[in-house]
Amino acid sequence: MAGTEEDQKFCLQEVLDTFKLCLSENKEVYLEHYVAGWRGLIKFLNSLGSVFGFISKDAVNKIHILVTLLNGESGSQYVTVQSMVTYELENDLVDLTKRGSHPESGCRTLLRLHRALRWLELFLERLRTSSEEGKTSVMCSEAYNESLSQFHPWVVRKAAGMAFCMLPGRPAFFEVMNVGPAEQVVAKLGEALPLISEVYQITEELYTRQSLMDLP
Ligand SMILES: CCCCCCCC/C=C\CCCCCCCC(=O)N[C@@H](COP(=O)(O)O)[C@H](O)/C=C/CCCCCCCCCCCCC
Repeated sequence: MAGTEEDQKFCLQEVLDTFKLCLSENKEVYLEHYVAGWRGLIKFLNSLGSVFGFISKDAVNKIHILVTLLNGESGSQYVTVQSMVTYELENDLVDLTKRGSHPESGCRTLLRLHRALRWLELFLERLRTSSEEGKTSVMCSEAYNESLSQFHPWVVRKAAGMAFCMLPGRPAFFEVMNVGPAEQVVAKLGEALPLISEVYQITEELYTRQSLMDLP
């Protein structure tokens, strides 16, 4: 009997497939697939144990906000990240300089995941090019320090740093990815990274153009 989504094992191939679906022909980012990509990644995070629970909880909350917008009465405006940005800006639905009446806008929520996507890109690139003895905790904290950490207060940085120390070694990490031997994992990461990178770049350019990079 098939289990629930939470019971299913993480599979890197599935995340790869989801990120492939993210981009439309004219390079718009589909919110539905973007969110599905994160859901897959959270499955991986949950399999690492409860020490990562506070990270997973925050990511799940953000996904929940976006899914609620997607399924809401203005859902058709949230099909792509581009249409979401246009809709929310034209209708004054974004707190641009300080938190106010729109603390859960799609734009600010997606920005948090977008910043985390940069961490993921840096981390996966380190994993892909690491040796068998490479320490995932070091790769993870280097990637974090180069990206997400600048947006987090001291207490979050400290808690994240402690959680990273609990990461399993590279072989166990690769095992959880569920795509076969290490060489295949490395090849799959090589396929996934350009897709993640492109989604990141397109969002980054859009947010920069619209001056949305510092949403409170
Ligand atoms: C291909 C498979 C291998 C890699 C699998 C990676 C799986 C990662 C899955 C999820 C990553 C979590 C994404 C976290 C989003 C964080 C968003 C954020 O920055 N939130 C903060 C700001 O939000 P607001 O307060 O402004 O609403 C919030 O304060 C954060 C709280 C929680 C701490 C976030 C620490 C992030 C560390 C990211 C590294 C995750 C380590 C995973 C280890 C594999």
